[in-house]
Amino acid sequence: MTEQPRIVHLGLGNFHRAHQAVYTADAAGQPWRITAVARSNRQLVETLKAQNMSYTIVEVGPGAAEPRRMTVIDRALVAKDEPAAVRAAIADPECHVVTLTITEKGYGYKPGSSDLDVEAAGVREDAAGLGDADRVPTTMLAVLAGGLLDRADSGNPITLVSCDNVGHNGTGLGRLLRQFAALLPAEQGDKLTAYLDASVSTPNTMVDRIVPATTDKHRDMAAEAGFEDQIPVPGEPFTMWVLEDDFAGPHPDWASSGAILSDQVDRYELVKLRLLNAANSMLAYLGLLNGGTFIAEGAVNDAIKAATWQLGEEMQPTITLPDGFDPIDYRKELFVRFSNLELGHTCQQVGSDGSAKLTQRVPGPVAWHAEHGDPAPKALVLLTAAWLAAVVYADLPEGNVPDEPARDLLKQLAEGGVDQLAKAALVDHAVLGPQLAEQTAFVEAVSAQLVALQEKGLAAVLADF
Ligand SMILES: NC(=O)c1ccc[n+]([C@@H]2O[C@H](COP(=O)([O-])OP(=O)(O)OC[C@H]3O[C@@H](n4cnc5c(N)ncnc54)[C@H](O)[C@@H]3O)[C@@H](O)[C@H]2O)c1
Ligand SMILES: O=P(O)(O)OC[C@@H](O)[C@@H](O)[C@H](O)[C@H](O)CO
Repeated sequence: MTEQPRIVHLGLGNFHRAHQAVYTADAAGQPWRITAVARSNRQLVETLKAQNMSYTIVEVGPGAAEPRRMTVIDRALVAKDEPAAVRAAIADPECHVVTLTITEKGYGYKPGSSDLDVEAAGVREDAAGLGDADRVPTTMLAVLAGGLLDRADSGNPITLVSCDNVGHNGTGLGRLLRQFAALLPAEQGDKLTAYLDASVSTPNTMVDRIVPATTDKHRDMAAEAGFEDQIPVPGEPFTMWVLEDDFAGPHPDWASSGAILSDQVDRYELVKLRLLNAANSMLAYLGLLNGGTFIAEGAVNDAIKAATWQLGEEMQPTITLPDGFDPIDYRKELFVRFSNLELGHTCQQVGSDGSAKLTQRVPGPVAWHAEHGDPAPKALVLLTAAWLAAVVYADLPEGNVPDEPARDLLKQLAEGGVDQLAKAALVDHAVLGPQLAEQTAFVEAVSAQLVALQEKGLAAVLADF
């Protein structure tokens, strides 16, 4: 192993700094350092540098530890400003691992499929321009592919660890890279593919810790602990990381700092995506429709809580559980975690990018129920209708409006009338993927629920529920 083993992290957001960075800092044995790459957030990188590359983790809620100063990230880059430096960092022999938190939509999946969206903005241009290290790629996939292409010259192995809430995140990343390689000029494409096959591993992972966006409250909490910090990271005390034991080369001893190496990651992933993330989405959309701002407000509202519990009832049978896993305990603990009001996790943040997230969470369970005799499970119907209502119709305060890549399309389709929107969006345009587009009974139920939400309002719908 090299003298200073290093991870390159793509996606310098809050989550990485409160999750993988902590497991890395706490790992036994030789210390590892992190080169963190922001996609475009220059201000974050400048602030980190101005703070001598340190930041504070501020735990919030029952059982919170004291604020903690972190220094494991010792270098930071901005992909949009210094693309050649990012490629060089990935190609550097000191680097043995790349971790990623680039959000669900950052991977470039074709909506509702497991394949690269080759028609998406920038993908083909990125492929055509990959030979030029100074060109700024549009996609993070191309940033990674450029670094790997340069690294292929040495043949040094590398492990790519996707840490986003995406099912089969590692397997998917490997497939996307190969599909991207197929778009490259032949010599580059063959070189990248051969390197991926010979020297690169992409373990699947399940990551879990609720890490909201930073607010002044968290800056004040850091200051009270003696840390003047513009970019502290809030997080709940709970943390979990399950990884496949599939490393191409050296890696931090993350198991020594609490990560679980398991051959049942796929089961943990589904537990996380269907029980936790889907419930979180439900709380976000119902919360927004109820005039709320924070996830915790919905988690302590009896009617919203009951609907969200029912969603868990519908999700649970669709999952093969990890050995020894108690789903009821897990679901009860989730409500304790969701009820952490001090954490300030907003419905806006959790509800953003719904079309990319619900595609991971809704179609599979709906298909399972259809096969088992219930084509329109009521909580899954409500979740889907509430997402459409929150994104298209709700008159929300500016700060509460969730980001939604499909909003323009959905608004345009809504001009056909509220009773037509679900079919136009979910069937004709397959916004949540082709699998859901085939579930016509489900879509009809979503349509009826959406009409009810618009005509009767949320309180009446929840009362009927
Ligand atoms: N925050 C959490 O509680 C949490 C928990 C588990 C998993 N995650 C995963 O981590 C991801 C990031 O969460 P966060 O809290 O760090 O968010 P954040 O808003 O703090 O940071 C988002 C990061 O993703 C990058 N990004 C955004 N859009 C992108 C795009 N189109 N292409 C490439 N990169 C893009 C941004 O540049 C930024 O670095 C989530 O989307 C989720 O998949 C988050
Ligand atoms: O961005 P998402 O929807 O994948 O996740 C939003 C929240 O559900 C998520 O950030 C959770 O807090 C996190 O996944 C907990 O580990």
